[in-house]
Amino acid sequence: MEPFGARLVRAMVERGPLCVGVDPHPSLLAAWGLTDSVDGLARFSDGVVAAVGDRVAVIKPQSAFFEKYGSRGIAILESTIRQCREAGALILLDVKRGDIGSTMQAYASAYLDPSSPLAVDAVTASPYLGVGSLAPLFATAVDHHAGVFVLALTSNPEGAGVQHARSADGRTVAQTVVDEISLLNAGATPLGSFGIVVGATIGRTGHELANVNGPMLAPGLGAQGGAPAGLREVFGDDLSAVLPSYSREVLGAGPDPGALRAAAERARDACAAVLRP
Ligand SMILES: O=c1ccn([C@@H]2O[C@H](COP(=O)(O)O)[C@@H](O)[C@H]2O)c(=O)[nH]1
Repeated sequence: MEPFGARLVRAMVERGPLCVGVDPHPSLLAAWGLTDSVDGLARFSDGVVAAVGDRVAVIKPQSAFFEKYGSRGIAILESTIRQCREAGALILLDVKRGDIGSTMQAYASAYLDPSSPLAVDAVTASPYLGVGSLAPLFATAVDHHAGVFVLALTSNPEGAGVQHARSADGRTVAQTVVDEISLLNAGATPLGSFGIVVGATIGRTGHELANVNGPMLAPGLGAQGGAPAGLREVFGDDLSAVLPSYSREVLGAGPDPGALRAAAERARDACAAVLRP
């Protein structure tokens, strides 16, 4: 199997630069005429994957909305993962895990080892126990051709207070994260498998993202106020590795599959017009 970075580049060329999140908020379940229950969760997730799974590059289930229902919710997540795989979409599980190294190995086995029922193509991870503590996750990703997206400059307004703080050498905390991920991707072609998360909402922050040589997930589009037109301000001129991500804005078009597909296509085309002019 090809490394995750190469598979992602191909998926974005073939299907366009778009990640659709599966975030079954109670308000969305209600808008779709579903109950806030395991049954509602299953119908919602099935509906999203059936509508867009065969046409978007990446689907990003938000683990929290599945965990909320306990073991039955996790069983739905496993089923959603299987359906995404059958539809040909890459699966990025948004779990934002981060712990000491010995525990990280267990998370790595849970999400990136193909023998696990929760195995996906890539996960999100939090670097706040130190990027080095994620080493078992990185090693397992290499072993299984998977990817990891590490939080760097998040889309929420509270993030900057921590991420823009200066470390001893004068770099911001976020820049040290970005630089460590860049080292992991050095020399990889066509793109490394270690990504960063940079919110589409943050505007120009002065961070240097040009050397990442890995995918850059851009959440915060739509419901959080970010727009494709703002991506250049956030990421600079080289936008080739940016993966825009929408959840509520696209999901709100459901449950009609045609409307859901049309919303995803509108989002993809709006992003493509900026990323691949
Ligand atoms: O910086 C970050 C990192 C992750 N997220 C996640 O992305 C989606 C955004 O959902 P929308 O409905 O498109 O706002 C959600 O799962 C977040 O947990 C993020 O928003 N920002």
